[in-house]
Amino acid sequence: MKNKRTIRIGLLGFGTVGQGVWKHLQADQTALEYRLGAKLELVRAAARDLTKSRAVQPRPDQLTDDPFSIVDDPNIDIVCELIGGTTLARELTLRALKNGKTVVTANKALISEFGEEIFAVARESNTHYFFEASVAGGIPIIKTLREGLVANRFPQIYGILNGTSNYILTRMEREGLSFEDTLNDARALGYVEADESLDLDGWDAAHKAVILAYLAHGKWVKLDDMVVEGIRDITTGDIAYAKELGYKIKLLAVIRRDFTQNTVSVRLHPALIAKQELIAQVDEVFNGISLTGDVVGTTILVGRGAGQDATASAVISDIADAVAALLGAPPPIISEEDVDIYRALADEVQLAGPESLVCPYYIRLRVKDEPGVLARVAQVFADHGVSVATMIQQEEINSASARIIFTTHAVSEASLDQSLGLVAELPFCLETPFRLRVFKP
Ligand SMILES: NC(=O)C1=CN([C@@H]2O[C@H](COP(=O)(O)OP(=O)(O)OC[C@H]3O[C@@H](n4cnc5c(N)ncnc54)[C@H](OP(=O)(O)O)[C@@H]3O)[C@@H](O)[C@H]2O)C=CC1
Ligand SMILES: N[C@@H](CCO)C(=O)O
Repeated sequence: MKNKRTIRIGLLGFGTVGQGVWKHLQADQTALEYRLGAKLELVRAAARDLTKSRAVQPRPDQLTDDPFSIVDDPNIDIVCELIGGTTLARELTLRALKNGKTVVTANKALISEFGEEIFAVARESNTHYFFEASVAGGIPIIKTLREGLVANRFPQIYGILNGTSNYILTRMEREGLSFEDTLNDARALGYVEADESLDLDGWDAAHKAVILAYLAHGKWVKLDDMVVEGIRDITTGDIAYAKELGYKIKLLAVIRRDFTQNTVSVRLHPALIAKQELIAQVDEVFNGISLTGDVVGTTILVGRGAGQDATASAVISDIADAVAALLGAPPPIISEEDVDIYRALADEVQLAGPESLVCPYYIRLRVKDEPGVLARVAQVFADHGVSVATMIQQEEINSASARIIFTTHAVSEASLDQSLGLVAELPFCLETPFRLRVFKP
């Protein structure tokens, strides 16, 4: 390795992911240096609390509580932003790029909200912003979309993009555990975001869906324009009923492009999916993404979507690309700087309206167990064009109340929700009706 250039790396954030990157870069340094044709030097990492005990322990002079000392250090070539959030992380990222540094990130919240601005600054600063770890942890989905499947347009991309919620749903299904019990284990395993609502209310996966929609269709979709629903209201009972009906419940991102109408829709919500679908079989902390391209057909990628090692793997693959770029290799086939390519992809695409939300539903009611209940509910459904496909009624222990589970044929979301609003007001209805979409790929 004589006469090879030394590439210097600084980490912003030394938590789950930061320590993973440090650990694996050190462990695999020699092999990586040979593959990349450069020497690598881990210069410094920034954390908030230097007194915290950490599994990975750099020398004291390699840890700082001043992240700006990293982005302003003229000796550092690559900055990895692994702090998270959208305030300090944005400031540090923009400053690093303006200082001419290559930035690598795992921060999907930042990209989904400020990607347009950050990509523009990377372009103006003649540098690069890499973000493989921001979607689906260790799965190389960004490279796959931009490089491997570059020949394709994508009518449908869907899948599981949040490891924490998939882990929770899997354990609820397998062990009949409560949501809270499994959440505690997910925390202990380092899967859960510092702001837990990101995982549990669907925002984290929605951020990732926004990034995939941009890469596939060139359009930044705002969270306000999306359906975003999390997993907090799903019970072990729902999971068991779904199983009885031949389904699993998964938190799904669904990105659909209609090339005839030139519309795109991006949604994130739990859904029933037939248990024989490959994506339904993606369990635990794994993510799975089904990409349907007009040339290749359907390709499915499955891998670890969260956790220290899987995410470090993706960050290090970006560091490798960053090193190659610094050594003068051409940038990836399509990079975030190729704004014209993304504008062409978007080609005046509009967001699909609410009328495009038509699918079968799963409905859970809790009602007084008395004569006439089913007839009244059926009448409301009939008045709104809701056609029942299956029904399960189960008496509750005191036998004064019952659970009724319906599945419906495909119906518009507006009609379904109107009918459930009226059912909720009926005197025998004991809790707000709950509904889940049934997803048909
Ligand atoms: N965990 C995972 O499985 C995955 C995470 N990601 C993303 O990676 C990023 C990092 O996540 P993760 O490692 O889990 O988060 P952690 O909370 O474990 O780590 C965040 C790190 O940032 C440091 N930090 C926070 N504020 C400051 C500050 N003001 N100055 C200096 N350092 C600061 C923290 O310091 P201290 O340690 O002292 O508190 C900590 O080391 C996020 O964007 C996340 O969404 C992406 C994929 C998977
Ligand atoms: N909290 C995220 C981390 C990976 O982005 C998840 O569970 O998928």
